[in-house]
Amino acid sequence: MISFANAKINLGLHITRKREDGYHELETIFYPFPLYDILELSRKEEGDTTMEITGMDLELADDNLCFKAYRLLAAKYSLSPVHIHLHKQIPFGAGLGGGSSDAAFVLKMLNEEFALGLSVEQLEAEAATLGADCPFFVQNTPMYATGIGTDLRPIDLDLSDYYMVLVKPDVHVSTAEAYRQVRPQAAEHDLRELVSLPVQDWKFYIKNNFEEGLFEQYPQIREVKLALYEAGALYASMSGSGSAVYGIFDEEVDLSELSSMGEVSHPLKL
Ligand SMILES: C[C@](O)(CO)[C@H](O)COP(=O)(O)OP(=O)(O)OC[C@H]1O[C@@H](n2ccc(N)nc2=O)[C@H](O)[C@@H]1O
Ligand SMILES: Nc1ncnc2c1ncn2[C@@H]1O[C@H](COP(=O)(O)OP(=O)(O)OP(=O)(O)O)[C@@H](O)[C@H]1O
Repeated sequence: MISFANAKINLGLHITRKREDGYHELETIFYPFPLYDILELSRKEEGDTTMEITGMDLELADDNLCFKAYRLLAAKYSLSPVHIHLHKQIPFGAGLGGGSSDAAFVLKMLNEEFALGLSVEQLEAEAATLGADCPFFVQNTPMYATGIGTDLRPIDLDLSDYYMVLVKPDVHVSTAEAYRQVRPQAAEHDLRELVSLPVQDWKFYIKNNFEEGLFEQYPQIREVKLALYEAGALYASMSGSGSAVYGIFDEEVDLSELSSMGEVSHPLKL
């Protein structure tokens, strides 16, 4: 069985409160993004569950989220061992949720392969135990997220008329580190109202609260955002806890001249 596990971007990210357990409450909109990891899952007759990684240079470790997803369901259901081949193409440490997507897709593949009959709600609940970004990838449609990012409500938002360019500076930001430096603040407006404004107005209102602190620490991320605006972006923002920055354009632009600032994607239609 083969699946294509896509990335996500965050349209706005308000960190509103730090909880007693250290996690943060937030408000964001998750939007599926067309960069893909390829996952192949095959049953094994015997032995242990195994994994191999090709593509990007991600070290194979026991705590890979694909293994964690398998172990989570294997502890509750009778699963035979499997082999998982992950072809890694989504940059990690980028705020694109690649690891979370892999985990959610492995849950969905196991559900299908072993006919477990888990509902969307059950899959989302299992996914939430693997990471705050994971449940979004179960339904994988635009979602307004609150709580720690796991309370999801579908949102009617269609950006398919636009082109998106992604730039990933050569900076790896750990999510935990990004949360340690952020200052929670009450949100002034509901993000659902803000995204209903014309995209060219978003830059005045839609913020990612991680940017302030991380731009201080890594000025090259701010440079990328400014360069995207100079190149004509209607809106540009860091995704999640960074370091990837996306720009939304109303035409197909060639931004290869930005390649000295990081890895630049082709213009992608959402
Ligand atoms: C930044 C975002 O990508 C925005 O969508 C997510 O909030 C991060 O989600 P994630 O990578 O799935 O995060 P997890 O794997 O659950 O947690 C990693 C670390 O981030 C911090 N964390 C994460 C989510 C959250 N709402 N509050 C937090 O404080 C915690 O220190 C945690 O130890
Ligand atoms: N399948 C996987 N793919 C990528 N990273 C993984 C995976 N499994 C475990 N990891 C670990 O998780 C870390 C973060 O990966 P991930 O791609 O989820 O982060 P990210 O791009 O910062 O996304 P976000 O913070 O938005 O969830 C990696 O540095 C790696 O150590």
